[in-house]
Amino acid sequence: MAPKLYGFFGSPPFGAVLMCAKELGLELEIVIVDFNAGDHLKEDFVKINPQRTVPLLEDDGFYLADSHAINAYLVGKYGKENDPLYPKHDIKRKAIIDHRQYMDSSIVAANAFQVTRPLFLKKIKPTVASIENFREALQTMDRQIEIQNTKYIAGDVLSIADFSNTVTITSWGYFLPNWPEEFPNINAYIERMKKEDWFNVNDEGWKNFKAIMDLLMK
Ligand SMILES: N[C@@H](CCC(=O)N[C@@H](CS)C(=O)NCC(=O)O)C(=O)O
Repeated sequence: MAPKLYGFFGSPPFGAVLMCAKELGLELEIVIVDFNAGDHLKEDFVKINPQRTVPLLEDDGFYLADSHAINAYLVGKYGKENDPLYPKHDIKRKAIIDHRQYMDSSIVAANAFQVTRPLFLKKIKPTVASIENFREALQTMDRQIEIQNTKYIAGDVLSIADFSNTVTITSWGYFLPNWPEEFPNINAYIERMKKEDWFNVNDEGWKNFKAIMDLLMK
């Protein structure tokens, strides 16, 4: 049975899991969680995900939240032995991938969520400070990419950190429309990623993210 992925097209971290599954050639059964209907707060969902977020993975009775954790699990279970996407036996490379994942989760996406969480859940418009914090987070990422000078975010080989970082920039870049000019190293990185087969799998997600934000920012 295909693993189930709970979420919605438009959720950036949901898109990161779609990208990973595409690269792995893994079929997922999609279960839509409708935030407008409060699906994520319903008892049945909270029982399987006390965090009340999407994406959530269900694999043969095993439940896992958080896109970063999910992608690491999917590669371990469905990838090749010591898969370069997240190689469990290559300690240093795995540590670098972990770092880039935490950079996304604790700095870039963390600040991005400060912009959109109040907007998405409570219709509270982003503050100038929240957008400035997101800009600073992108400065950090831009500097990281410039100094490391590699094709991908964690070296010269594709990893799960590329799915998370790509989806974060391209989605929340909505709030800093000049980001490609402001952050040329991130822009060059994204241009490289656009040539990858997995990149377009989140097309519907990007369109929906933009449509949701257009509506909420009116
Ligand atoms: N770090 C988590 C973030 C997940 C997350 O916050 N997802 C949003 C939707 S894009 C959500 O479920 N928000 C509900 C909430 O924050 O209560 C991940 O990477 O999966």
